[in-house]
Amino acid sequence: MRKKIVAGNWKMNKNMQETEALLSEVSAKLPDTSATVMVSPTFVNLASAVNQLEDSTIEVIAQNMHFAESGAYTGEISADMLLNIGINTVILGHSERRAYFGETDEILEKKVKAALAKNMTVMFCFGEELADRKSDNHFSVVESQLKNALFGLDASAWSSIILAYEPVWAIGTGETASPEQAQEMHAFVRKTIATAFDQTIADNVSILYGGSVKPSNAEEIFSKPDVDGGLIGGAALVADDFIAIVKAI
Ligand SMILES: O=C[C@H](O)COP(=O)(O)O
Repeated sequence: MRKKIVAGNWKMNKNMQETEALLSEVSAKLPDTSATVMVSPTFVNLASAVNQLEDSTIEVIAQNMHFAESGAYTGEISADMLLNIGINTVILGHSERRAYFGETDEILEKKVKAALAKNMTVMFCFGEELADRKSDNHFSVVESQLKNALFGLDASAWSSIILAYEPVWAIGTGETASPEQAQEMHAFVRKTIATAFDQTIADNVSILYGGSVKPSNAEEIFSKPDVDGGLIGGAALVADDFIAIVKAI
């Protein structure tokens, strides 16, 4: 079911003590909200974050996972390992994983299927690069990212998918897509899903926007009808900024 979500992707930031301190501050300041609030610390701090937030409504999610069940994949983490420590949601397809770790649509399709097979929720990220937008190819790039990784799924899988549109040119750059650009792409994504599957699935999927969301622009972006929340990077590392963004939804 479509819901409002604010998720903080901490990326490769915050050591153990800093993670504990930031989680304490965020949970202490968390306002009453109907939105789902998620945080994603690094792998080494996930288990302690789950324990620390045991009595909180904040959900701890993972930034990545491997598609294999187990085995000789040095440095990797499986779905079962995440589930075992109480993590039920995983971010897949982040542009940094695509750009720096060679994650292709084909690999991502395997990861998505592996997570769904374990009844996990997938937060699937996609988005065009600046050159794609400049050449007016942003819609076709996004369509093919979605098609290649997600359109082979059964219709029933969509209740376990959250989408996050993150134009690469807006990530960590201070350059935000305008609320109109976000709305335009989110509406396009919903239409594309309605065509490939059906209107109910399209209407029910939550589509988050990510890319330089901050307290000063969150409210306007979140006010758009097809924007269901945000995937927040840099601003999620500062408790007051993250809380202000949660309040904006
Ligand atoms: O996962 C989060 C996004 O990459 C956005 O990062 P940012 O808010 O630092 O631009």
